[in-house]
Amino acid sequence: MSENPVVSDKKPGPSKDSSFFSDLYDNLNQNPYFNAGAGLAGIGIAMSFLRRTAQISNTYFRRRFMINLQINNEDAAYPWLLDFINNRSATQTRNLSANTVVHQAESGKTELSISFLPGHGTHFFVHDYRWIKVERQREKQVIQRDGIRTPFETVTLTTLGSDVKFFKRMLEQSAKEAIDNAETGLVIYQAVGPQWIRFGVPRKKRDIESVILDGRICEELVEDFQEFISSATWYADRGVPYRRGYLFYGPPGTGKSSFISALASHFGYSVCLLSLSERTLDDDRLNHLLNTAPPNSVVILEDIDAAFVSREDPMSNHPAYQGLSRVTFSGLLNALDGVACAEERLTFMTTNYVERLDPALIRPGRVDRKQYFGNATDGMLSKMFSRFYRQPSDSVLADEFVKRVSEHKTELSPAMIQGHFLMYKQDPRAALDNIKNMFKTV
Ligand SMILES: Nc1ncnc2c1ncn2[C@@H]1O[C@H](COP(=O)(O)OP(=O)(O)OP(=O)(O)O)[C@@H](O)[C@H]1O
Repeated sequence: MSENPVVSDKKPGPSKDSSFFSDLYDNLNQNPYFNAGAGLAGIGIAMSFLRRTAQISNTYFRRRFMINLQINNEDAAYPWLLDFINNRSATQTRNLSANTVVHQAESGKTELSISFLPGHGTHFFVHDYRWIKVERQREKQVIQRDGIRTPFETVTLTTLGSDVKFFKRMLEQSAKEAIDNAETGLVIYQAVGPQWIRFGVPRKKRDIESVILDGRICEELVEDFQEFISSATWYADRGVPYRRGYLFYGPPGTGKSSFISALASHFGYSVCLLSLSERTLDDDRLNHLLNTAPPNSVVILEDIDAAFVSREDPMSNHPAYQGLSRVTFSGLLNALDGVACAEERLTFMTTNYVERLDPALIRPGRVDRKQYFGNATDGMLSKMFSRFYRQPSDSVLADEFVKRVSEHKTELSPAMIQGHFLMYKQDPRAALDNIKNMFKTV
């Protein structure tokens, strides 16, 4: 006999416990106060969930689609960056902070310069087609800077994007702008004993374009210099001594010295002045000085003819040239040849009398480039006039000036022309009308 399973249609009845919970649930469900509380709690939980989700998505979004840069005022780039931001946003923002700098010259003259920087708080500016948010914050902490206690500050920049190099490029650009704007001036060295010592305060840099030369001479010399200073590896690879010698020759007052200084400052080089006629200079000291010139500097040997003249030239026996210097001719040649060091060496020699120089002194290797600086040509006269009186280059007055000077058929040096203009600084017409005065001094 098969045993059929007993099927019961009786549902398993709730136990004692479950009936307790079900009653409780029913009671609570019918209780309006509880229902309202549960609703509120539900809303609270949902809100907190949403807030958390928003925070996570915000953090994710910021990490994935935004880049940040934080910099504080202990960093050297901090003022450059503020200036950079300032140049782009300070005109649009109304929240500015003033930065006043007091300059006191050695003479005691005091000058104030006030610049405005983005103030503390939030600013926006556009750089490279992107909006950048700037948050400048001041902390309670204080730092010591140049002996002055300054509040600790941070600047945070934020922008959309994922290219982290964006801020790197921006910082590099701000550094470049800061360096370009810095009035560094031309540093001059003079030889004291066996050393090069800085001479006075840096001089104001002279714009290379202010030295007016004929044709393309200026451009060619700039290209030549540039080519040399960027060829260190080329010289090293071929074992060629990394040095270049220039000889600038021509009548007095044609801009030889001015051009060397302008060229040096154009490339951020300093200038080392050395006179071969100096009585305390001997072969050893000369050799030492030429080989220990400060980095990024050019050495200028002015009026080289006054120290040495061609052995074949009758002038060499002229009393004016005797006993001037203790440097011997062969000592100078050896010093110019120098040791074949990896350091670059740039030497400029100037003379008014190239024909008096010994060929050994100006052979390639000692002088690699000779350049003639001549008296003013018509083109130079016109450029000088236009530049001095700030006239357009096709000015009628400049043309007239050239015409009238040419009528005299006498060469004038740019120094003489500059001297004439200085007498009529504010009055180009008077400079024209008094042209004959210039020729009285020739
Ligand atoms: N080509 C020029 N363009 C503008 N200014 C010039 C030029 N040549 C000379 N000068 C002016 O004349 C003055 C003397 O110039 P600089 O000393 O450079 O001439 P130099 O050729 O070196 O003279 P020297 O051969 O006598 O040493 C400077 O004040 C300079 O400004």
